[in-house]
Amino acid sequence: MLYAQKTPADKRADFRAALASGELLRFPGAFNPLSARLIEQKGFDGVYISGAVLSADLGLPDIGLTTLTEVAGRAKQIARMTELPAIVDADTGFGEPMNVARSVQEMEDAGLAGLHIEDQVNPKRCGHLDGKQVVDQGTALQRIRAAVDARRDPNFLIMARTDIRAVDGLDAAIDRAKALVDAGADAIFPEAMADLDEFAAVRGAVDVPLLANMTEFGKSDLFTVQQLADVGMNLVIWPVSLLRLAMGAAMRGLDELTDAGSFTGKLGEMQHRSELYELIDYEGYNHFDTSIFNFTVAR
Ligand SMILES: C[C@](O)(C(=O)O)[C@H](CC(=O)O)C(=O)O
Ligand SMILES: [Mg+2]
Repeated sequence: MLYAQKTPADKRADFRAALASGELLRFPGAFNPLSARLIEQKGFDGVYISGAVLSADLGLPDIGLTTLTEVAGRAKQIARMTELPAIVDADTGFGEPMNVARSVQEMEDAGLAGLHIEDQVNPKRCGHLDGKQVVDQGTALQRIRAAVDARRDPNFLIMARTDIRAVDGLDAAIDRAKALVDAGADAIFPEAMADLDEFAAVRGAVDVPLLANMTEFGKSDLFTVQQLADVGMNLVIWPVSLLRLAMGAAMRGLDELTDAGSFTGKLGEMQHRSELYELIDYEGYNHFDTSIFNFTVAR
């Protein structure tokens, strides 16, 4: 009932232990707190909180328009609704290295298990679009250094994302990944890898956990969990997929409403009222009421 029982510190400690196991952890992207509960109910390992989804949810493109306050606020609403660890997309860290430091502390306070900071120039754009630019190595490393120094919980995961593959190629991505690890990154998110061999090449170059981004309609093919595990990935995200599925269903549902004049034909595709109530533990709230109202005060 209400929020997760597990504290952010415990979520982080358990997340670190799970990462250390070497298993591939599966983090679908939640587009709201309710979908985070669904991800947990379906047995996944964690929840990803996507910048692209947060922007799209506000009707905005993913070009760095959202603020730290907006992202931290939404991430907190999502993270506290699940016992799973949640990691958040912190884009470029919302400014200069000092802003990156503040972003890390805000995300810690919001109950996240970790975040990623990328090496794109401000304003950033979706990692799977053309025309991206990345900052020089010195600036990229300063962001990570600032992030690592700012955290107060050593288990809070600082992941460095590099977008350099689509700009300067795989060798540059490998060099940058190594430098980011030397600067203190706990994990690396090599963005827009072209194929499985590229993931494997990065795996061979660094020994920290690696994240694979299985976003649809982008630059990477969609690999299975098994394929990614076989090349040594440790985390996989499907950042926007649940939003795309929900919006696709909504689009088709509205068309049906226009054509048929009712949603009757769509009932089978809907989350049933009883499933919703189970997901939000409606029953638990009824018991709470009962226990409060049956409570008698001794005189
Ligand atoms: C992972 C990502 O940063 C996100 O915001 O979810 C995006 C996803 C997308 O736009 O498909 C990305 O840049 O890959
Ligand atoms: Mg993003």
